[in-house]
Amino acid sequence: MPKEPFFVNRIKSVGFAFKGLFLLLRTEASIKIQFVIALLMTAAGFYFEISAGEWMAQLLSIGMVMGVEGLNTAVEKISDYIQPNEDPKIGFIKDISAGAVMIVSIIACIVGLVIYVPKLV
Ligand SMILES: Nc1ncnc2c1ncn2[C@@H]1O[C@H](COP(=O)(O)OP(=O)(O)OP(=O)(O)O)[C@@H](O)[C@H]1O
Repeated sequence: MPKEPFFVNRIKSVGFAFKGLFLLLRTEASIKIQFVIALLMTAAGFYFEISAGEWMAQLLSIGMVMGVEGLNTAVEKISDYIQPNEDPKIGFIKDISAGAVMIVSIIACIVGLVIYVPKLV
């Protein structure tokens, strides 16, 4: 098969990645919820006029949670594909993948508290 030019190949990959983003948003309940929370936090950022540093922390937190959630979804899909039956090893893999989402979610909540609690009290 003839090799594609480098830039054609890269542009195609970006297209696949956007397709994946829309698939996640359309099909995965947890990503939908996180997306709504991200929109609410963005509205809160404008309402409270948070600083550039606070925007960076907030945007990184949102990106981390949704990015890791996307990878967790991929792990779940691969797990279900390779082993549709009950299997303790698959249970362990899914649990630690969900644990990774929990780590970034806890950190994101702390970031949110650090930014907004001083503005609310
Ligand atoms: N094939 C399996 N074998 C053993 N345990 C499993 C299996 N599938 C799921 N589990 C257990 O059930 C939990 C939830 O799995 P599931 O795939 O439903 O994830 P979920 O977080 O509920 O998914 P979603 O993001 O789609 O709501 C896993 O963390 C694991 O403990």
